[in-house]
Amino acid sequence: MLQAENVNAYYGKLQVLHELSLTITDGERVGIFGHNGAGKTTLLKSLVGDVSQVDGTIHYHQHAILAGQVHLNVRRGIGFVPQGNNVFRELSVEQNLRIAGLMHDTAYAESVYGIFPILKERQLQQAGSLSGGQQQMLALGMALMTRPRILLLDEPTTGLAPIVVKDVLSSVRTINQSEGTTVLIVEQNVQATLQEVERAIVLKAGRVIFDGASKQLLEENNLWHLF
Ligand SMILES: Nc1ncnc2c1ncn2[C@@H]1O[C@H](COP(=O)(O)OP(=O)(O)OP(=O)(O)O)[C@@H](O)[C@H]1O
Repeated sequence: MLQAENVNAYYGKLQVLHELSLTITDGERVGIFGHNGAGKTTLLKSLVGDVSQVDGTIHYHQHAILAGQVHLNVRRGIGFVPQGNNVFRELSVEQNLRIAGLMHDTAYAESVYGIFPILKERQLQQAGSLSGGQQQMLALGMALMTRPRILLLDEPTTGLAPIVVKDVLSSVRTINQSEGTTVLIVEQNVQATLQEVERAIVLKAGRVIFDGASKQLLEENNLWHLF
């Protein structure tokens, strides 16, 4: 279980998160939505200890998540895939997975190939020559190599064509269902993501304005107007 209580986050004098509290139960698939600048990335980064000015408390199971301890928090089972290009372009698919899994069992690459068969097909291809969607799947696969119990994904479909967006988002559900990995995903593709997650959290100016079943958000038109 991941629990944040009364979290405030700042960049210098700018306060981005305000008294934010949430609890994520093991095994959940949760989407985090909100306008640009609402604090979604800051929330994910805070949860992995990557924002230096945070107060309030964040716990992952019995561990306090402290700023500046990203590596330790990753070893504790919190995987984080930041927004953007996260693969070693000059290396092959296989080499990328092996590097990501160095601290762990590299044999796990076979399980990753089970989730992303396209990566198995492209095993020896340079990562830089994969399509955008395939590179994103490789980035997810690399995060999986650390055997996370919870995966924090920051806009994994940015820049992808709609058909590929669907593939990447459905792989998130596969990861959750086949590995039991808890998933917290920040996405701008709200409608497509709501189909894949069970629970939605909407942020506005660093505060939670909705936290409930994704189905409810799809059904209640009023909530759309909230963001
Ligand atoms: N490293 C930083 N230094 C200073 N200000 C920052 C930093 N990172 C983010 N901010 C500011 O914090 C606010 C929230 O940014 P954040 O990236 O968390 O929002 P977001 O909801 O993820 O936005 P987007 O959807 O555009 O990615 C913005 O006003 C942004 O300019």
